[in-house]
Amino acid sequence: MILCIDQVIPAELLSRVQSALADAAYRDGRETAGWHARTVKQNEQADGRQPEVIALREELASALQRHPLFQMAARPRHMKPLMFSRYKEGMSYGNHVDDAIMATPQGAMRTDLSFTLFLNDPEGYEGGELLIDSTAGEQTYKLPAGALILYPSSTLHRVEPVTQGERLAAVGWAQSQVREPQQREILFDLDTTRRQEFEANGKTHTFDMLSKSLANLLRMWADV
Ligand SMILES: O=C(O)CCC(=O)C(=O)O
Ligand SMILES: [Fe+2]
Repeated sequence: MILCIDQVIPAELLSRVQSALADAAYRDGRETAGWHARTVKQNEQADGRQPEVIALREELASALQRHPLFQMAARPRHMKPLMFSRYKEGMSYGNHVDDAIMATPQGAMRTDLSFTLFLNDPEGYEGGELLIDSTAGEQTYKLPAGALILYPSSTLHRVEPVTQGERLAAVGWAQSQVREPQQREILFDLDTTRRQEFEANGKTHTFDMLSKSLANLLRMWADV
């Protein structure tokens, strides 16, 4: 399942991130890529040792964790600290698959889900689409500032060359409480449906039964 979420963070936080990133120091993105991805990765990343960068990525991660749709779709158990990336004219990130296991300050985690939070508007650059190779074929995404795309880390994907302007994004990874994508999708659908039932009719017996099934499937499938 690939999910796009608009306005995933408050506008005020988005503009603070934008101004901090305008003043931040950047390093060569190849430093954080695996050996094969390094051969096709051409971007810059905000130096993760800067206190403002550390504070903002933590603030962003908690805003994401609080977002109901992100929570329902990802069910994150662990998250890798976010990275802020910048693609200037001529930069791109060729086809690659993300590393299956990544290091975090709390130890190693499995990457089930990858996400990109777009930090500047598509009008600010030409090219720079995120292209994901899925069973439905190749799909391209170029979302408004503040929108996020969540996709399976198992996919081959790339960032097309930026031919004009500058692309800014935060990228991250999550290990889910539910490892299997199909199971995550069933839980997402059930949760969506019970919320729709609640909105339409309140806490009915149907809502209670959907909640019971959701909770019991989660008991069966979750690692916590
Ligand atoms: O910037 C993006 O949209 C994705 C970047 C990416 O694939 C990565 O950092 O592994
Ligand atoms: Fe990637």
